[in-house]
Amino acid sequence: MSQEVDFSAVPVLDYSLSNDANDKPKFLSQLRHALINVGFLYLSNHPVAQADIDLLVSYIPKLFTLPQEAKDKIRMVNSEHFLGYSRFGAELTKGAVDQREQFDFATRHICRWKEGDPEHYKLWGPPQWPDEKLIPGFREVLERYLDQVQDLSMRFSSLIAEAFGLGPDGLSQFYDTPELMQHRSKIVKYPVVSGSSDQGVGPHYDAGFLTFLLQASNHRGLQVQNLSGEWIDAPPIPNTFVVNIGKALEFVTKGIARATSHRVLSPKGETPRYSVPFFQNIGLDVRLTDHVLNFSPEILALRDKRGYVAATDSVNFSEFDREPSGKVNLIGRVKSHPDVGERHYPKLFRQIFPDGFSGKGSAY
Ligand SMILES: O=C(O)CCC(=O)C(=O)O
Ligand SMILES: [Fe+2]
Repeated sequence: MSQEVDFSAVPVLDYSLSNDANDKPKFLSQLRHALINVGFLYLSNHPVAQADIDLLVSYIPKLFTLPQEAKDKIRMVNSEHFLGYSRFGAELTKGAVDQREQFDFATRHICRWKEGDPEHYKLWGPPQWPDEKLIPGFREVLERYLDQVQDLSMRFSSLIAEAFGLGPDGLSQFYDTPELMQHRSKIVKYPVVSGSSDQGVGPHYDAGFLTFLLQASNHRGLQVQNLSGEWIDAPPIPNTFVVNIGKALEFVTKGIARATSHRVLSPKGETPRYSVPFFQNIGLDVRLTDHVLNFSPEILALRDKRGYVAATDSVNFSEFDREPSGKVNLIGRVKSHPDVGERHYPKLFRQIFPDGFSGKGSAY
């Protein structure tokens, strides 16, 4: 690993530069650096309407203070799509409890599974929504927000392809047409905790292509691991998204785009930390090993200059290269939410947990 490319802060990129023919080369060059050497970036001047973000943020405390019974009514275990509510402490990372409470939502989608189709087609389908009467207008604003982040994520993926010299459509083979795609998002609460652990979520990599994270309260806590293994703070910067690379994009770019380990520490002080990650999916049928991308020697040289990063203390993914992405995802979801797996995917559940499972999931 080369010290000279290591980072001590997450870079901020101005998205508006990408819309101007004169400034675009500068943007692509900054993007290339961030993708290869950091794996994380802040995006400012992005096209998601600030009024919608502010409205969404104002709903989040109301969502978590819904009566427990209203939250439990939309528990994830009801949903074969793994969408819905998870109580505080329901997930583990590396064997330790993640001290967070969350709702898994997703972009609008009609489940396409029918008799005879692969089981992983069931993974995508409509979210469970809290009772509209209890939180009027929430669904509409979240849907409007997710539509915009989805558009941004697709444009961003095209910019990544350009930054790597593949041309603007260089990554389109990994996606289906928009009506066949669904992307996921969570709304997460990290409460102030009093015990000895400060694990909000333990060190992990994201699995997919791209994550767009909205830090929805003014708390530090998110940290990313640099090439030397140090934890670097990624504090909230107003009006930005934090964008990071997942393992699947790292794999198809032959390690050029870097998936970076990250974690969240529980908040200090008196108020909870809130965040809204958006996970961009690729097509359910895509097998990563079927798509070999060709990069120029110049781009590969930038990767080699960075070097390969030594194993970090994150748990690794390894199945994503062999199976269709939907199946890889489904296996990951059954592992992290075994109660949902046992109810809706009993055969797969028994393959993964032959002795049954009594306890909590392992998120990563
Ligand atoms: O809440 C955050 O800031 C990050 C969450 C995260 O990394 C994840 O859920 O994958
Ligand atoms: Fe993450």
